[in-house]
Amino acid sequence: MRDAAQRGQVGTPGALAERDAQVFRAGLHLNRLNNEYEDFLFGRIDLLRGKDGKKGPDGAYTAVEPAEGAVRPDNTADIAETLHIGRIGVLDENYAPLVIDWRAPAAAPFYRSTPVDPGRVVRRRVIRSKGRRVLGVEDDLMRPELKASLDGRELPVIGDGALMAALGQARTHTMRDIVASIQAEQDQVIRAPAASVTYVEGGPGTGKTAVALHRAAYLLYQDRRRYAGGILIVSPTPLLVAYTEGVLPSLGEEGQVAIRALGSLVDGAEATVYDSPSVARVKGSYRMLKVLRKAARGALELNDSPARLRVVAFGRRLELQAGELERIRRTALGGTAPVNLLRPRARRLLLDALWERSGAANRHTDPELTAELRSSFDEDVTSEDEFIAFLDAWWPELTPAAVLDAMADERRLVRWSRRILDQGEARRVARSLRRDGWSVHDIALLDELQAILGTPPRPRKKREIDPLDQLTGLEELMPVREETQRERAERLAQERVEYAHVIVDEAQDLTPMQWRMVGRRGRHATWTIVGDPAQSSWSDPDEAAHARDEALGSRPRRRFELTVNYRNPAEIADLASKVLALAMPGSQAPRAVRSTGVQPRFTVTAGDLGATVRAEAARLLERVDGTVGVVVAMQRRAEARRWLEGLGDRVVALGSLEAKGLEYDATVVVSPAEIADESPAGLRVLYVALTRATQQLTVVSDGRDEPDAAGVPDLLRD
Ligand SMILES: Nc1ncnc2c1ncn2[C@@H]1O[C@H](COP(=O)(O)OP(=O)(O)OP(=O)(O)O)[C@@H](O)[C@H]1O
Repeated sequence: MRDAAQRGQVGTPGALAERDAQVFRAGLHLNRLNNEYEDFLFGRIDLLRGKDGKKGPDGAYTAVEPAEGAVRPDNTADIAETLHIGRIGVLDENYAPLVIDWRAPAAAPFYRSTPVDPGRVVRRRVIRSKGRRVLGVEDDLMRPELKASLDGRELPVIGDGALMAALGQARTHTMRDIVASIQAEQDQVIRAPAASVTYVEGGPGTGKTAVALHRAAYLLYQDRRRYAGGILIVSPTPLLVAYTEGVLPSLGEEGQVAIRALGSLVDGAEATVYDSPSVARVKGSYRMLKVLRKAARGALELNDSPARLRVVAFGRRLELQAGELERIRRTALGGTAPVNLLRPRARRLLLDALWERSGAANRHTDPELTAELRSSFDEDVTSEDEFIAFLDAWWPELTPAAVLDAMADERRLVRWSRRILDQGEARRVARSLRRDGWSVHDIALLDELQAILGTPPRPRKKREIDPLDQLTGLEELMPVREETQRERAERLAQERVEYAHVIVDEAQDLTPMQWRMVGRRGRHATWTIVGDPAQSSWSDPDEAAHARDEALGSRPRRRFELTVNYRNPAEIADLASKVLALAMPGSQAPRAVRSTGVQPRFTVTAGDLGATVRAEAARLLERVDGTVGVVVAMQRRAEARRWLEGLGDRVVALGSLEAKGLEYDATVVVSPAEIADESPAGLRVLYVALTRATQQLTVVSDGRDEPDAAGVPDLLRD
């Protein structure tokens, strides 16, 4: 900034512009440094001498393996290099690295090194700080057998290990980044090359969401030009969006990545309600595609569609009757083009029929004269108010919302879905569309309808041409005159419907129709897909897998598996694995890394369910510092909120489907049987509910759970 001020003193317009640009850039950088100030530096690695002496662009040695002789026969060694890892890279005035960006290649050993495969790393240190104060230090020794010294002094070791310290912390209502303790198998995914499809599976709590978010930050670091503004993260619920939204800014990426819930992927439409499982099952399935295509065409002829067309041309009255109009509409709809784009074709067919009727075609034998006559005939007809009004009513421009509204009529929908849905299904879907507000599943239908209907081309605004430019030829040299570069960038961002990279979180939950919606946003993208089939709430996983494969096309996939559960203590993970065995026999639960010694608690209520749940929630609030989640069947959501009134904002009530991806210090799961019975995928939904707690779990059962003498419900017994 000081430099820039001096430059400005030259006083020429060029120097002033340069000054402004430099001040702007410096301001951005300063802003970033200020933002990153909290917890700015979080890691350090002490390394042995490497195999060769080559240095990378970040100024660190690149060798992964130690040099021969770096460890002496008596197991002593000297530390040859010390690197500090932080949220962004900082160089000193000689361009030597003071802090390495966590995404840079030189930082990889910080995450990758393990005692089994330590590479050059002797000690990995995680540093917690606030402002300028160091709050704590946790060391992990990668080569515990070594006696290593740094500058002649023995390398000290402090704390019990960073991972355990991070996992034990109380939870809040927002997710934290894990940048200081990313584990080796997670790091493999975060840094996987962006080509084609990166496919990650892992059980509950294995860090899939965390990994997906850190991967977005990594991709931006790797190739900012390609990905800036062009990464979409698709999340199942608005609750999960709110929970994860803070992670990317904490990694220094603000506004570059769009995190959107499945219910708000379509601009201007926001899902506010949930469908019942039986309706959701129909709306999400492939069968809807055919229904929507029929509805889009059928919606053209709703009640007020005119039955005849009358015009006057060449001084004669011409008329087309209902039958003729019907035939023309069918011919026009014969194409596969979007319905709204077929309107010009229908208009031409109408003119052909009127021309035929007028008899003028046979008046001349000279084709040139005939053509001339025809063109003046067309002009005559199309400028007539009658004709314009007829076309608007007979082939209206349809919007997705209008078609979906039309489908709310039971009789109509039964007709449009004949041989695709059974009558009961059609009625239920129609009824659900008569409610106020869209459901999550309606959003995918709106998007599909947009594709079926198409957006009719708008007349282009004529550019105002400056006569002086035309004279000088400047106009041709400056084709984007009327739009500054910034305006153009903003416009493109607004118009963006496709992304360079699409990350799908909780991918097991997307219905076929939702895969089609998400697929349209990444037709030319590379993808990262994270999910867990055992947590799927969709009733027909094969159909969804087929839709997913269609969205991804033939792109090759790299598969990764995450195997360690960082969320649940072993006591809770063990209980959940009993439901996993029922929901997906034979599948493997991830390994829990810690144990709290606190067993899940079982309570049975014979009378007032609400009072019991409230008492259990209050009990847990006393036992944990952070949040408590009470998970109930979807139909009990409103009731459960009332049960918890007045207990404060550390406790929340959630429907089973809303619990997706979230976590709490402690949870109360209310009536496992009720959650399991609510939908065909109920057991998998129950598995999700049971795996949300980081410390304590209470299960409240009533009669339908068939609890044993110890209060353990049937579904959770061995
Ligand atoms: N390497 C790590 N260091 C510290 N915490 C971690 C690490 N990996 C995961 N966690 C924590 O474990 C918890 C679970 O992570 P996350 O929510 O990403 O898991 P998930 O696989 O998406 O789970 P689910 O499938 O249940 O939604 C989070 O609190 C996360 O911060």
